[in-house]
Amino acid sequence: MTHTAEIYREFTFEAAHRLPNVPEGHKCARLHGHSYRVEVHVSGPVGDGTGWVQDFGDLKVAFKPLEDQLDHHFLNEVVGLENPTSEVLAKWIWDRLSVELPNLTEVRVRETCTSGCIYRGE
Ligand SMILES: Nc1nc2c(c(=O)[nH]1)N=C([C@H](O)[C@H](O)COP(=O)(O)OP(=O)(O)OP(=O)(O)O)CN2
Ligand SMILES: [Zn+2]
Repeated sequence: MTHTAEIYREFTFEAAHRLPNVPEGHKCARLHGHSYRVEVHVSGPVGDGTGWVQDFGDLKVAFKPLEDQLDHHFLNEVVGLENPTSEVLAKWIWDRLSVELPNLTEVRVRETCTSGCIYRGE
């Protein structure tokens, strides 16, 4: 009997940003950078023949144009990321990936080892 599963792939990129709307004196108003980690999750039925939901390689192909726009860039200069919080970035990624990955269920953005955001398209 067919079962469903959720697969994911992790991507990393380095980028600089500053947060323009934080209160005066907030450290994140200053230019700084992160080693971002992004998880892309896709759910669906596990194919009888393939034994997979979708090729992990499809996720890599879908993310590549986004990585090209983000990696080693100043995020504030990217259209749509003028206020590049984790929350804004997660939705920015979702909006672009969901076109290529219709079964996208979750985008996780980790800004530091301890802080990040999960966006599920709502
Ligand atoms: N809800 C959000 N809060 C903050 C965001 C964000 O995107 N969404 N971003 C930042 C900054 O970008 C900051 O660089 C990361 O925050 P923080 O976890 O405070 O970083 P630190 O590693 O410096 O944490 P410390 O524990 O203070 O060392 C801020 N907030
Ligand atoms: Zn930051």
